[in-house]
Amino acid sequence: MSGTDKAPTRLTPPADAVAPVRHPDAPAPGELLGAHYGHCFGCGPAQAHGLQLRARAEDGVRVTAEFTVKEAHQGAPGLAHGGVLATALDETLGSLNWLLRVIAVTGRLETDFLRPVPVGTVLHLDAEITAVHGRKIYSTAVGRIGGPGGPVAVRADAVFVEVKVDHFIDNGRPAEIQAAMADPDQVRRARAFEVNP
Ligand SMILES: CCCCC/C=C\C/C=C\C/C=C\C/C=C\CCCC(=O)SCCNC(=O)CCNC(=O)[C@H](O)C(C)(C)COP(=O)(O)OP(=O)(O)OC[C@H]1O[C@@H](n2cnc3c(N)ncnc32)[C@H](O)[C@@H]1OP(=O)(O)O
Repeated sequence: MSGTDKAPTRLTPPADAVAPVRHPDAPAPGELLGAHYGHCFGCGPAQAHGLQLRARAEDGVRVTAEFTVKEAHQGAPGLAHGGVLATALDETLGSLNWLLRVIAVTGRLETDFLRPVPVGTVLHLDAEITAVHGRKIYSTAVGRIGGPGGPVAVRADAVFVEVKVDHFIDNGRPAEIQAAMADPDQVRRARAFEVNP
């Protein structure tokens, strides 16, 4: 049975889940993670209307990120679309997995929208991995407005599932896969391939 056929598991880690272990080669605290793929809607610099979110490694298994809400991100007039805010949370949570040097995709993402987020707002995101169980990585994130210490506007809990690079090769379109494999950016190539040759 594939992951898409079975009932989704809960967001609470099982009792025998273990604490996440930061990889010794993880980016140093304060280091920008950079985009994992130039055309990523969440973090890619080549996506003019994307979020172009910038994530930074912190101590432990934690990242922070900033995302500025642009006009292209509206749902209601002058306010960020909820799906765009969920994308910001998803992207930030996804970037955490690089601190484990693991490639993982979102299995489950549960989001709370607590305050409206106007266009022009900088959303300050803070995410951490809470537990690991087999291929499952449990994580949580908040997004604050009005500064890194401001009120929480959005929050999310997630389960990411570790995959091999074949996940992308088997399911992605050949043209984009070939372009990603030829990417001259060493960090992006490492994130895509070196952890899962
Ligand atoms: C060659 C070029 C490559 C280029 C690549 C470039 C970069 C790569 C680097 C990083 C990219 C990754 C992230 C980037 C950062 C952020 C971006 C945001 C992240 C996303 O936006 S990513 C897109 C949305 N995402 C998907 O597109 C997933 C679609 N989906 C599937 O592909 C499958 O569904 C999968 C793989 C999830 C599972 O399938 P599967 O067959 O491998 O696994 P299986 O069923 O065996 O489950 C194993 C254990 O996970 C548990 N489990 C399964 N599904 C679950 C669920 N939904 N919720 C909770 N737990 C779940 C089971 O309960 C079991 O748990 P247990 O072991 O305890 O029984």
